[in-house]
Amino acid sequence: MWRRVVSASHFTFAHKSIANNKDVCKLKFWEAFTTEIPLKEKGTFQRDKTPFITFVLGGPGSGKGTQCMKIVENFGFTHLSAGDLLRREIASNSADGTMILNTIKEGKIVPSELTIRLIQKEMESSDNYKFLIDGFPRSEENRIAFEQIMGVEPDIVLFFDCPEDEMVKRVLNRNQGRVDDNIVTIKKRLKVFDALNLPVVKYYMEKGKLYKIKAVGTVDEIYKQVYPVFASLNFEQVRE
Ligand SMILES: Nc1ncnc2c1ncn2[C@@H]1O[C@H](COP(=O)(O)OP(=O)(O)O)[C@@H](O)[C@H]1O
Ligand SMILES: Nc1ccn([C@H]2C[C@H](O)[C@@H](COP(=O)(O)OP(=O)(O)O)O2)c(=O)n1
Ligand SMILES: [Mg+2]
Repeated sequence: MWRRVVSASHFTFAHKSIANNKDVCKLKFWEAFTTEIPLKEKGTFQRDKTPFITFVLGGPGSGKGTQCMKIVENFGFTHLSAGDLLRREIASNSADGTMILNTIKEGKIVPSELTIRLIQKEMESSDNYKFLIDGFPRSEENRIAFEQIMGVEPDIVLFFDCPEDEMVKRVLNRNQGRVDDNIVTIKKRLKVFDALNLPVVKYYMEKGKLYKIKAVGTVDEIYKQVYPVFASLNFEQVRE
């Protein structure tokens, strides 16, 4: 079921910045998706459909990105990894690049507004309506800011539950040249995960939106738990 959140803040259309353009267009995120657009403009876009949002949570190395790739293949989602979007900002030498890099090296969390702006931009420019938002929200502050800025909640939340020693082993073997895949940063990230991310997991569990996946075993063994979650959803029916 699509849930709408009462929110004081407004989504600004046409990639305008949230802070400076509150009055430009008082559409909430879901309204932008559901607003009627003339058929000619719509083309093959599916923006007349309300977005279906899945948050993908789990500690570093729990296998979020790996499983998201399989969900994309089978169920046609658009995969938005918050970490990838932030790394793209660093690589593009954006004004915030140095701050993001230092935050990631320290195993800390980038200010919510920045990460949400990157996610929002990708969602706005996508033709798809099914989104996997991977590695977000990583804190209650992330979660609350997303709800306020976007005016929406996720439809479902996946949580990859993995023992710490397995996560450390996977991260140290990841070999993607990431600045945070080292033993010093991973220890810090695990502490941040326990302190800030687990409360988000608890929040969605209490709301009845959480699908907890036992993230040990082979990729295919884990996917056997993930597949039925999506196979059981009729995307047309879950929407109002
Ligand atoms: N079930 C698994 N068993 C062993 N290694 C895995 C498994 N799933 C993923 N990996 C590997 O572990 C590393 C971390 O996986 P990744 O999907 O990047 O996790 P996350 O996005 O949660 O940090 C990658 O090198 C990936 O290939
Ligand atoms: N919501 C988010 C997501 C990621 N980040 C930063 C901090 C995280 O340690 C890094 C890397 O995130 P990413 O999701 O790519 O990491 P893992 O795939 O879990 O290993 O990015 C953030 O600040 N806020
Ligand atoms: Mg990842």
